[in-house]
Amino acid sequence: MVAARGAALDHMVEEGGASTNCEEANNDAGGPDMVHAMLDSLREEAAELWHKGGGPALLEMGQPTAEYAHHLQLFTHRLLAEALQDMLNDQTEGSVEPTAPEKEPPLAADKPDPASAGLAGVLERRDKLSEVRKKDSPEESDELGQAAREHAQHVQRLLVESNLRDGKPQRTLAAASERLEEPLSWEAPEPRAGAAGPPIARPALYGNLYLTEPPLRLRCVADGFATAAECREACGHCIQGMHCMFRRGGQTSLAVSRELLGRRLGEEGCQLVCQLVERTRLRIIQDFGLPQDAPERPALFESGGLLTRLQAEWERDVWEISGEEEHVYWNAHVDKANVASYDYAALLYLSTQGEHHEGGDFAFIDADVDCVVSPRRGRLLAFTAGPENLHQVRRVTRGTRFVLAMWFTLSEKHRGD
Ligand SMILES: O=C(O)CCC(=O)C(=O)O
Ligand SMILES: [Fe+2]
Repeated sequence: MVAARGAALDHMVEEGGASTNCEEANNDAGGPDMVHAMLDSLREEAAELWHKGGGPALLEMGQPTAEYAHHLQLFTHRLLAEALQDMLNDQTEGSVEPTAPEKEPPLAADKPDPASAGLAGVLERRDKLSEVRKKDSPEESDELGQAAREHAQHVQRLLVESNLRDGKPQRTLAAASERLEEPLSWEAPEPRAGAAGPPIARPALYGNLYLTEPPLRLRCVADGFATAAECREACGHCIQGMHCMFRRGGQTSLAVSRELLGRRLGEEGCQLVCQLVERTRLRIIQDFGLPQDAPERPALFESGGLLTRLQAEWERDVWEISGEEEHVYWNAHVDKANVASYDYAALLYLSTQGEHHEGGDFAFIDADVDCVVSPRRGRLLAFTAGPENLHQVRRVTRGTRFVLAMWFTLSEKHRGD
């Protein structure tokens, strides 16, 4: 619909262009020339915003692709439509005639615009964001749950303190420049604090949670899991959906929920992401030796997901949540220490290191060595989410990195939407 509105706008300009043969009309204040100039400048602004939002991630070997042209056009049309809507609103302001109810709310209806919605509202929402309780956090009154959570966090801290060291040997298991012919799969080592340290006891699950344990603690990497076109499409949808979203230190994350994706990415984008999540769920069942999946008795449940964009450069504007230092994206962590029901983590890389960005390696921080997997478009990395897989994303030093991060649980009670 937005594309259609944008196309209508373009058409309007074409029509205006046809009448520019008439000199007088051309010189009229507010005439076609002015409309042209205004639209050109809006288009330029849109192209710049899109570029800054990660547009080059839709290039292939530096060359524009069909998805590049398509998504840039969608984004431009949306901005034009919103600008036009703003102008109409300005014109009708103060009019006694009530304006017709909107048949289609603007795409950005849920996104406060600092200029029009008031800076105070944006700042208030921004402050509230930091108060959101983590998924699955035990209630204050749940003493057993609180103790289990504290223990899981303690184990995480212990591992970080002992295993995150400068000058440690590093092994690259999957480089960005190499396409793996065959999937790689290997067992995660027992978690240890330091190369010579004793094995760490597994953290207790939250007292009231569930008792299932993954049968195999593996790490798996497969290339070509998603096609290049699917990845470029997903990046294009991300740029659109992440426009005017809060970000923290170069990181913008959009939660994978059908409701939110539908609103932010549109139906097509939502369907694409849901297909990729389901494809990943089935792959984990297969690779991690889970029992057979059936509609009436699924072997594994979706539990959460994030579309994440990491940028080397970003504006320090009102959309920035100037987080406390401890919340930087390159912190080493254990996924399960933060959300106890996560049993498996999977990362589908949508862009390629060396081509779309520099830095941004993924590393397993083992006791004696860091094992690196570099992002490559279409590459899936999956692993169990416990302390056997302390990991880290390294800082992105140039460009924009996109990833679809997904988590799955064996506990039906904790399935997502
Ligand atoms: O983006 C990545 O490579 C990893 C992200 C991650 O570890 C997380 O979101 O928990
Ligand atoms: Fe993680």
